[in-house]
Amino acid sequence: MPDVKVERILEDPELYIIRVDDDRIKYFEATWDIPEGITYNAYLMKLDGATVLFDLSKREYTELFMEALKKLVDPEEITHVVIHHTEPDHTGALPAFLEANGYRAKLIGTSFAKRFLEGFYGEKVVENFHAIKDGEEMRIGGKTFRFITVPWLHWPDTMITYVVEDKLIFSCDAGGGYGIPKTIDDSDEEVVREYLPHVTKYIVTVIGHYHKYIVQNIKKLKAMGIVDEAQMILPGHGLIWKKNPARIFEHYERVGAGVPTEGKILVLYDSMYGFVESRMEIVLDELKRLGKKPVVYRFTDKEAPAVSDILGEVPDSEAIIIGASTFEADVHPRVRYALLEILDKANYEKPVLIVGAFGWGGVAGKKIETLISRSKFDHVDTVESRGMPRPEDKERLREGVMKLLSWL
Ligand SMILES: Cc1cc2nc3c(=O)[nH]c(=O)nc-3n(C[C@H](O)[C@H](O)[C@H](O)COP(=O)(O)O)c2cc1C
Repeated sequence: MPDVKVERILEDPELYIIRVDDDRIKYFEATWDIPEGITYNAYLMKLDGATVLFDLSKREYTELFMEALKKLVDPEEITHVVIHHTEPDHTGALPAFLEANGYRAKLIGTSFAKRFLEGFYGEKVVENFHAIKDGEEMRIGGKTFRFITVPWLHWPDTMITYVVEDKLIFSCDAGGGYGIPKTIDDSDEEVVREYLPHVTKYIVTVIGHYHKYIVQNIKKLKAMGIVDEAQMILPGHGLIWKKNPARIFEHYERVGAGVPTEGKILVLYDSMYGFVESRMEIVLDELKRLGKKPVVYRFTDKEAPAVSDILGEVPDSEAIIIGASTFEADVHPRVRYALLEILDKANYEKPVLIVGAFGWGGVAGKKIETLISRSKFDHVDTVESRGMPRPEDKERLREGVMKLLSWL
């Protein structure tokens, strides 16, 4: 069974986290390999005359969640439940909670959230639902709660809560990441350093399809001044940001904008019998000779890396090199799938070099070229030939790498 962490995170106001550490999950959203696991964070705030629950947990962990909650409060005493976003990893436990609460609590969320909850769990759960307007403020237990919509981070229903007096941002999925950090917050730099790549992977796989909204919505929050003055950012997954709250949104912005790490070149290829690989060895030699740091993912008869990991490498790469064999008059299926996901979720203005090998007629290179030319990526060159690379192919490959690097 996953561990549940219940910790007090603030004295005034009295604030707790209930964090379910899901180490059993294999594929988030039935798609993304996450051997690192994920946490579902709910928060409980006890105020004068009001007790507010922010989000819940996944349905399969309802019992664990309710047990942990009952250690802090009698569920009947909860007066408000803030639903930042209705995805069932945060709302699956809602029907059971409302039963235990006797349907006393007022639910607060966007009008989209109301519609989605009704669809997921039936009419009864939304009988006492208050649909907020963007920027609306409510006084609850002597505090001012400001609700701000951040649509498409990553569903249309998403909002965040800003507790004005205490400068707390409950940021929902924005600011979240994969992984089960050892600590609750960002106080340990080593934990943060280990965690941030999981955040990048989370951003690309979960929010990447809408990545222009990352930059847009963070701009919106910054313009309100709440990011700079925030005392704490409390996301729905992963670490709480307390030591340096602005850092997590800066990281989100960098990923959204695709800010590169100097020298990092993503190299992705398949090779069934070693012909593409012999080309990629030349490419890698050349990259290293020129002082670059290639990060390599290859599909062979011995390796099949997770596409979610490849996606996580794209935002901070300076450039990408894709190697593919022609397979049944198309791109090799594993590279094809990885590429389609990259184009959908990690579509950036970065240069791309294509390398191909074929048996009887080159198709992979052309097909990749067509896909790339319809994306934000810049097609630099395609170097494709039959079977074993000849001296002239090797020369063309070296030239291709030089061309790619001169693009930077
Ligand atoms: C299952 C399979 C399908 C293939 N389909 C094609 C094809 O449609 N057209 C072609 O020119 N070569 C085709 N080939 C040949 C490969 O593209 C060629 O051998 C290439 O050099 C493979 O490089 P690799 O060993 O690095 O994967 C195919 C090979 C295999 C094993």
